[in-house]
Amino acid sequence: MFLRRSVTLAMSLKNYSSEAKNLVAVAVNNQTGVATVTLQRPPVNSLNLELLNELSSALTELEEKKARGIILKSSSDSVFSAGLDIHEFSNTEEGRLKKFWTALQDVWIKLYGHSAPTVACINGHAPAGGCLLALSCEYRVMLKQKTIGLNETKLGIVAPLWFIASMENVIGRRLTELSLTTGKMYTTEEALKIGLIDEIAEDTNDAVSKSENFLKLFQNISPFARSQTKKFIRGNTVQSLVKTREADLKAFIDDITSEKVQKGLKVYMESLKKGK
Ligand SMILES: CC/C=C\CC/C=C/CC(=O)SCCNC(=O)CCNC(=O)[C@H](O)C(C)(C)COP(=O)(O)OP(=O)(O)OC[C@H]1O[C@@H](n2cnc3c(N)ncnc32)[C@H](O)[C@@H]1OP(=O)(O)O
Repeated sequence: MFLRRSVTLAMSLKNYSSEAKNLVAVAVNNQTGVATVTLQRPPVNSLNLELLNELSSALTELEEKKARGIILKSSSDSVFSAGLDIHEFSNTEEGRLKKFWTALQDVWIKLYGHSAPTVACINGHAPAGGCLLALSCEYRVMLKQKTIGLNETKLGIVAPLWFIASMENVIGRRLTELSLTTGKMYTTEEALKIGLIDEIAEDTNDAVSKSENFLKLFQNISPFARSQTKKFIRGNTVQSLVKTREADLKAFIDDITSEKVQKGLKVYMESLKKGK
């Protein structure tokens, strides 16, 4: 019975990415019903509007098809995601900035509150928005010798409350305050020490296998009981954004379009290029 349902799921989702622009690939394991969602926007999987829209659609489809688990990973072994595409912040196309932030809100709401158990297979660096995606999952496996953190203050910008809540719910208020105010990027080993990640992996294969092992914990647990429990635990955090989406959007647009922030972002991008 379950096997038949999983096969249907695989058939309907396997080629999902080819219908879109191939920035997100979804593959479902026929036997387990677990979906691997791969971000594939070289060179650094920076999150632009198109990638966010694809990810959002994939999450909706996995919700509708009742996926038994989601593993979120990168197609590169170097960068999980460099966070939000900084070029979006200075995009002058009318309405795009609004669509961009709304798409990010959508992705976070869907991923943070997804009915399926979720694992971030962090097979590369995960600054800022990359860290946010990882924090939205229930379990984090990270490759050694990478970095992760919410470094927004280093860019001269302020992480919204739901970014902060995502970290606070994992490592607690005190460490979140220290991490965000200093824009700290943690090494894999440091991240494990403070509970920001759950396991270290040698390479991507090892990370995927550890992610799958986490999902096996739910093999004999009622999906209904599990997802309702997750909803009780995460519901308030999700609702706090759902209820304030418009205000959050306005705050983002006001702040990001200010001259001061635009100047700071320009300097930051130049420093990234110089760092090569
Ligand atoms: C007002 C505020 C309101 C709301 C807050 C908004 C919240 C924002 C959260 C964010 O996510 S902001 C984005 C923050 N991200 C970063 O700070 C990451 C910056 N990138 C890096 O640290 C590194 O690139 C890396 C560690 C991820 C990877 O290093 P490496 O493999 O050595 O690659 P390169 O640095 O050479 O980068 C390759 C290429 O990609 C460009 N790039 C990197 N990150 C971004 C990005 N986030 N957006 C756009 N483009 C990015 C980089 O400039 C290089 O471009 P080239 O043209 O020089 O090849």
